[in-house]
Amino acid sequence: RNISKMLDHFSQYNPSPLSIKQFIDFGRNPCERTSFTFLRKELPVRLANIMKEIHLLPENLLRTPSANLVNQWYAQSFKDLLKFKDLEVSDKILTQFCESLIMIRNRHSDTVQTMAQGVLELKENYPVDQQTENSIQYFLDRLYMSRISIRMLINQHTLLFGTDLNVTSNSRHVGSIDPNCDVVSIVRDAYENARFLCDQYYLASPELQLFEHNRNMPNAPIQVVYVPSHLYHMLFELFKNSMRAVMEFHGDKETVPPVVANISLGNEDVCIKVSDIGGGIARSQIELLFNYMYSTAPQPSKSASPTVPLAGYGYGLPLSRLYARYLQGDLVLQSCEGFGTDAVVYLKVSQV
Ligand SMILES: N#Cc1c[nH]c2ncccc12
Repeated sequence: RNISKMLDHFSQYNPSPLSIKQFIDFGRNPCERTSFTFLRKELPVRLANIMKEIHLLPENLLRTPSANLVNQWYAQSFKDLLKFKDLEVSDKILTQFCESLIMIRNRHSDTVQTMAQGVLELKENYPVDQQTENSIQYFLDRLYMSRISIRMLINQHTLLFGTDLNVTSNSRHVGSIDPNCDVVSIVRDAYENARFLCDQYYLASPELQLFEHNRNMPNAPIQVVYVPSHLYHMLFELFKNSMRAVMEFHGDKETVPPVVANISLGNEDVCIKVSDIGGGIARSQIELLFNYMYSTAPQPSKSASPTVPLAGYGYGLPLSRLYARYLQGDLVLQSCEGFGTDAVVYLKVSQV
């Protein structure tokens, strides 16, 4: 139908990636019509590109009910956005566009869990060869990176132009971006919340030792232009995994060793290193922690919650690495088996 013609049309364009500087510069003097005109083309381009890749998925995954459901969500959202193509801009249209973006964001909120369910359905019904596993790993990385970037575009538009009062209106946030994101406060938040889960599960938790190393301005707080929710997501995951390692390795002792966070600001990189002496993991196993197939295990039913591990190595690590890479950073694990693990989140110092 003409949807597939439109798919061909929009998938011919390449996505136009936006840097954090571009988001900030636009957000300093935001124009809703400009944003609308950009997004009503850019969002269909990004959806069409990823939908083309979904259709290239290994048949056995694409045929699973869950992967099929995700595909239908994308098709529906693509159609929703096409209604705005070539329309005369008016205040009414701008309001409808915002409402459509919110509907699209809600429609896709469970994409990660649903795709994980699809991977499970695949594993349970078909033998998975190495080639299939590699293509699924490559595809899911691209699907989730694309989803991160699309949700960033939607969030910036709805936060800058949406009706719900920008609760941080008096603060200097630019949409979901904090131009002066205080890294230590995010580290402490992520630690405290991971510690709460750790205490619930192990009835104890490692202390946090935090050190700052501000190369050019010692004692000045280390700040970065970043999306606080992305940074929190990554650090929460790392703290959960570190705490699990420490408690499993030292749980039988009176006291357990602390988790250490070293935060450094250089000329190009901001680094947050989370170190534990939780016994580490063999080098050969590190890659598996980022593998979607390996880390997809049947989710224990909610009723059996006591058996849910603190850190399940679900999709947290691969997704966290995608968040880091989305804004030109990275997330790296360095483990010494029998001793402990360093996990480093690398962020870019912004030239904003
Ligand atoms: N992320 C993370 C980890 C942080 N410490 C770890 N120890 C064993 C396995 C994984 C980890």
